[in-house]
Amino acid sequence: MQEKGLLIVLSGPSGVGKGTVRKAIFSQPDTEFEYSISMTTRTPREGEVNGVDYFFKSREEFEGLIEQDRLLEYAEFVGNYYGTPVDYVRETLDSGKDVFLEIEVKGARQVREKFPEGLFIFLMPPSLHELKNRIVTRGTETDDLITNRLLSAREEIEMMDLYDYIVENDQVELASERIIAIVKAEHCRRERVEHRYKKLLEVE
Ligand SMILES: Nc1nc2c(ncn2[C@@H]2O[C@H](COP(=O)(O)OP(=O)(O)O)[C@@H](O)[C@H]2O)c(=O)[nH]1
Ligand SMILES: Nc1ncnc2c1ncn2[C@@H]1O[C@H](COP(=O)(O)OP(=O)(O)O)[C@@H](O)[C@H]1O
Repeated sequence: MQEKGLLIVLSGPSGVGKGTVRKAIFSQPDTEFEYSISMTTRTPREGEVNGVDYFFKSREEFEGLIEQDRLLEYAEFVGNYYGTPVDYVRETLDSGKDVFLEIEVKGARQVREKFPEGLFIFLMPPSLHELKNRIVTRGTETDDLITNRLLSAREEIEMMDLYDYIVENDQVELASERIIAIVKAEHCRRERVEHRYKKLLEVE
């Protein structure tokens, strides 16, 4: 039987650098994860492409997906829905490939319930002051949205105990290297455990 891939979940507060770190990870030539493109009702930002950054949906379309049980998880974040397409994730894992989700914490909690064996990584800002700087510098949000995102950030950081690893995003290169190293180590750990288990059965 084909061995299943690993489900890798990266989350952390808005503005911490998840998207930037994810892109750095995926720009490595030997990256073998498959990125799961999320669905959202948020308006596309300048330069964002449907089917690349997100699948952009109307609220009605998104609620249809919820009703048809087509989402592995979903959450409302600062007034918009975000969700992970379940078929893509299951099919990709079944084909033996690792799937990489970049999602906020409420969604990650739902994934933990359905895939307790997943690898959950929380990206931390060096400080809340630096987090605010990053959201402001990115320049994609109005002042109200920045305030709301910072309020969410405090609640999100309180949920870091849910995660297997906490990685600081002080520098993009370092953070992405840490994440790649964690995934590699996790693969070794799981393979070794299974190997030991098989050996045990042989002795019996
Ligand atoms: N639960 C959930 N959150 C998601 C999903 N896709 C993106 N997000 C999160 O939704 C939040 C807002 O995303 P976005 O509007 O793109 O802003 P940004 O990540 O701050 O650039 C971020 O924390 C994303 O990681 C998803 O499929 N499910
Ligand atoms: N390690 C870092 N040091 C300084 N700035 C960063 C770092 N990581 C990301 N940024 C910047 O912070 C802003 C938010 O990053 P982004 O990837 O959009 O965050 P998120 O996806 O978590 O909301 C962007 O302007 C990005 O260039």
